[in-house]
Amino acid sequence: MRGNRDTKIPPRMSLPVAIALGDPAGVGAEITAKIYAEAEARALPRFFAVGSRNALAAAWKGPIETIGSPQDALRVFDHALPLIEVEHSEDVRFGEPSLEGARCALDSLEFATGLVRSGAASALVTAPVSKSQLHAIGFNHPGQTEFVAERCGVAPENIAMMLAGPNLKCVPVTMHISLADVPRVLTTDMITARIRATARGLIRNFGVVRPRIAVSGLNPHAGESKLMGTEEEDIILPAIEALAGEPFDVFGPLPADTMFHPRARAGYDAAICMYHDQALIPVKTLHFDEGVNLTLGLPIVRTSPDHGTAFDIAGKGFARPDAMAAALALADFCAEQRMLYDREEA
Ligand SMILES: NC(=O)C1=CN([C@@H]2O[C@H](COP(=O)(O)OP(=O)(O)OC[C@H]3O[C@@H](n4cnc5c(N)ncnc54)[C@H](O)[C@@H]3O)[C@@H](O)[C@H]2O)C=CC1
Ligand SMILES: NCC(=O)COP(=O)(O)O
Repeated sequence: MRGNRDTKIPPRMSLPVAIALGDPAGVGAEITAKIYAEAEARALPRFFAVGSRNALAAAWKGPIETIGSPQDALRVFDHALPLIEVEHSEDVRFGEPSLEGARCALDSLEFATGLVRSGAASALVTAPVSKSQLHAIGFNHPGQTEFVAERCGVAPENIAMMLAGPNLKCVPVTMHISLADVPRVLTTDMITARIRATARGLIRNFGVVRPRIAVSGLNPHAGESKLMGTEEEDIILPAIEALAGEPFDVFGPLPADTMFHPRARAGYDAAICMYHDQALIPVKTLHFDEGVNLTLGLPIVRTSPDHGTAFDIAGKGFARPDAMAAALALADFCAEQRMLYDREEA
């Protein structure tokens, strides 16, 4: 990381992190319990869970203590996993999602988001939810990212969904839409807004002084002088040119097939990609077990493990907790960086 403000690391956050447990039939409860059990060994910050007691108790036989407020988590954490319970009366069947489970996941997300927004918790970590199950109960956001943004009063065009691993950070411009819709939906304004949100996010959350941002093309060979598509010259290049003079360096459009190898990655702090898989395939290929999904542009810190509900392995005991641990550690790191940054700006 370039230009890290590592000179004045503040004392550890005195507030716990809130973890929304996600879909009760998925791996959220299991990986949360595992990082609780390994918190000391992994030097993780204190946290509390928000969600289904049934799911947590089914996933883990260790101590769980229901708490009434986030502050209690600091006292409880040393002897039990602190939990703010969300109503969920059905028996949990891992791997078999239900509408009641989806309602519990949504209530947990809503409640945890509210606690962080109120200042009672330092950051929000969200365990995976099933988008199709949420949609079946009337959830009309593409994902948790847009839901949290709405609850924070931020327009979806001003946020960025960053997938971050130790050696690569990527942001897709379009997110959860059909690939067939991407060329129709992409606009110059959308690209400039995502680049700005990314640059500001790198400065505020990671302490990068002057971010370097690489922008991908959409088409093979970045269009090859319009031979293989015109979006690069008509939509992407104007966005890059419009950002000249801003406090970051931005370049492209680059052919997406040659911008992720190690020497190319050394030239930028984050890559802006045109669609979901263009951004997520390189990050998950390099960092599946430690990748973090971080929402930039919010007044709060929100992270999530990069993986989904993993219904195929939920309840079997072998879900890896590493990405959840990375999400918690990054949330804590970003909360500290923001505190420093905001103090310097004041
Ligand atoms: N942040 C979120 O809430 C996300 C939610 N999803 C949701 O998850 C559901 C399933 O999505 P998939 O595409 O199947 O992706 P997935 O990440 O759940 O599973 C893909 C593969 O990775 C494995 N895997 C995932 N997490 C693992 C872990 N912690 N340890 C070991 N192996 C693990 C799974 O067993 C599976 O073989 C969908 O409903 C989707 O909407 C997907 C991505 C992110
Ligand atoms: N593929 C990433 C993803 O699904 C993240 O979704 P969400 O965090 O917005 O729910």
